Amino acid sequence: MLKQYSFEKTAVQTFPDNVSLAMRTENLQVFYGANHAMHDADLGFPKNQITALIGASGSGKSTYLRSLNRMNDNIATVTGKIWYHGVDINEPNVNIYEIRRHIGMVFQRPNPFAKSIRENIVYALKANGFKGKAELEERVETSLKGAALWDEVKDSLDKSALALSGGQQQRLCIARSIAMEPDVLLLDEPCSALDPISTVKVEETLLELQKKYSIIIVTHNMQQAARVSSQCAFFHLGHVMEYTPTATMFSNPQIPATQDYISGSFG
Ligand SMILES: Nc1ncnc2c1ncn2[C@@H]1O[C@H](COP(=O)(O)OP(=O)(O)OP(=O)(O)O)[C@@H](O)[C@H]1O
Repeated sequence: MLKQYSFEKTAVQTFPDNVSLAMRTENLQVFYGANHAMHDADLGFPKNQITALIGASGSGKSTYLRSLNRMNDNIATVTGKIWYHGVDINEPNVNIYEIRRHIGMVFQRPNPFAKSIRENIVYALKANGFKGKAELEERVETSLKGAALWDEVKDSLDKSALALSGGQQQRLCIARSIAMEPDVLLLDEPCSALDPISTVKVEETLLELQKKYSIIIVTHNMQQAARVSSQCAFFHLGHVMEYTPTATMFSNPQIPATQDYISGSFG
């Protein structure tokens, strides 16, 4: 039987004023009809760092992540504040397409379009008003370099993206996201469909990308959270139970629920 844990916020860190946050949620709640899937989430995400969201299946990680760029708008009711550059982007009058340009998303399964490698990147840029051929070409190159894919595809940009390996496709999806020059990158279990070698490549890419972007990653893989993140939030039954530096979470978890999850007692 599932143990009962206290949902008191005893181990949820906040950041001092001198830590610059890329974004922050305040009292974020998500309801799927009567299902109260996310309770009262207050989390801040430091700029140019990787934050991992961990927890058992159904604990609310994806629900929370998707709320950050308003991907839940049509499927759930999201209340509370989502602060981004001093604006509450959970307000109804906010332009969600604009938000998604700044807060990009990469999904669990690589989902390139059935187009060439180049077109996968150029497509969204054109849709957002980029026209000049030289600028488009430059963005193709810089985003593929940023996603550590350039060397592997630079001679085959007109080949179908679907001919790439799963790991390459996922890095293409990262390239597609960063081509828009977002400042926050949300990743929902980006390696769960990848083999260990491709996973290492994506992780190395993320460690490099954090110099330029603030990254929030949902992962089931605790080793991955330990390898890439600076801080880690542990979710359980729709509550943020603990939010601490990653090293603390894995060496000295603050509350019984985290200790049990980390040691494999549940999940
Ligand atoms: N589109 C949806 N419609 C209705 N309920 C949903 C939807 N997506 C998630 N839920 C519910 O919200 C709760 C949290 O699910 P969520 O997918 O956010 O958890 P998770 O921690 O990301 O799980 P996983 O690791 O399996 O992806 C669950 O009770 C789930 O059934």
